[in-house]
Amino acid sequence: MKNVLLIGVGLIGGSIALTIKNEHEAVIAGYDVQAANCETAVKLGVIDRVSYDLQRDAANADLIIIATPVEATLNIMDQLSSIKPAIKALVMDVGSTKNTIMKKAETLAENGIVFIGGHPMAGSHKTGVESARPHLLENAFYILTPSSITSAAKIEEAKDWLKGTHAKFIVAEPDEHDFLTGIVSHFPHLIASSLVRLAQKHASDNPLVQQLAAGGFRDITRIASSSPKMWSDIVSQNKEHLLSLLNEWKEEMDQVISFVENGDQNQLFDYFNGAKLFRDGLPIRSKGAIQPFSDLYVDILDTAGALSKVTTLLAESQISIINITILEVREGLNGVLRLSFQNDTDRDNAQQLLHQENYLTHITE
Ligand SMILES: NC(=O)C1=CN([C@@H]2O[C@H](COP(=O)(O)OP(=O)(O)OC[C@H]3O[C@@H](n4cnc5c(N)ncnc54)[C@H](O)[C@@H]3O)[C@@H](O)[C@H]2O)C=CC1
Ligand SMILES: O=C(O)C(=O)Cc1ccc(O)cc1
Repeated sequence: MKNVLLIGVGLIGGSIALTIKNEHEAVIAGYDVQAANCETAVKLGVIDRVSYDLQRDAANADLIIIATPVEATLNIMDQLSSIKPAIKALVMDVGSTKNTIMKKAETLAENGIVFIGGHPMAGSHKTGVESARPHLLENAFYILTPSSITSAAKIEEAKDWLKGTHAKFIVAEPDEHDFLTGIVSHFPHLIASSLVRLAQKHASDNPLVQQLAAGGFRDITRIASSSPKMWSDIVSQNKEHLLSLLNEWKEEMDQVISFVENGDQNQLFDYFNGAKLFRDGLPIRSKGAIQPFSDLYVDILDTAGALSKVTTLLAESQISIINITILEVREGLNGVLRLSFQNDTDRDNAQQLLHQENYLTHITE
């Protein structure tokens, strides 16, 4: 039986823990600044026990996964490198940035600790272990950044630990990683938040802004609902690439301003058409990965057949459920079901139907 220590028991750490449980004989201990997150994770079966002693559990571990926001990751790496004798575990992280973390990894390497940076390129705007799913990273790219003392065998060991994610592994240099993720993930996040801030400014003068922003606007700005802590850490660690992209974007916007000022239909058409052609040619991910999930929480009585009543009701209305989890974490209630749907429309239809049948439901963001 192997020992795994998960530091940061949230969405990504929890999802990876679930995949390790599926594939390996391992006891997973969880450590989190908020111990309540670990207790929830134990109740949900995501980890086996709470770690109250980081140093001792790190010393005994075969694998350590750091799944905290990236600034905290640096602190934890400092703590790990100060443990004596040096920890023998393979250490990995899941952070969205790699340059700063891999520089810190060199200090671990000096202490004989093998660190492999990792970034699963999938997830959700949701946070917390309650949203963890074993299929979250399926078919997603998972970028690995080895440190100077990482052997090929250690990279294979890392992939073996993570095989239950069913992700596609790629090895990259940290700076290349930060440049690429800057373009496809970090910069779009800044823009999504800026679109929301713009709408917010106008919403105070005109309440219709908020109502009309419920459609397409909501879709293209979904990622602005992600964790502000996680994203402020990412932006400060990928500052150089993001500043360069922001300046490029300013030039892009100046060009758009001139197209709009000139009112030249051909220029505008070419601009939109160029974007459409490139976007239409982007690969479509098959399953899992960056799909957000739409969850509905349903309070149910602890009686025989309670679950099948709910599922039958939805099946009769042709609403498909992609995942069901039985939670018993709310005090004073007999049970709570978490139903996951492919999209918000299915979730809203399910909620309406269940309300008609007097079920208490909640949508948690
Ligand atoms: N959310 C996403 O879609 C993705 C996130 N990531 C990266 O994964 C990491 C974790 O993100 P999520 O799981 O989404 O966040 P989360 O908020 O769901 O989980 C983070 C957990 O770390 C804990 N934590 C914070 N500081 C800590 C510390 N000093 N010591 C111990 N625990 C601490 C928090 O209490 C929380 O439970 C971040 O570095 C993020 O950049 C990577 C890919 C996708
Ligand atoms: O919610 C989404 O669509 C995401 O893009 C999630 C995400 C957030 C951070 C990452 O580093 C990778 C993926």
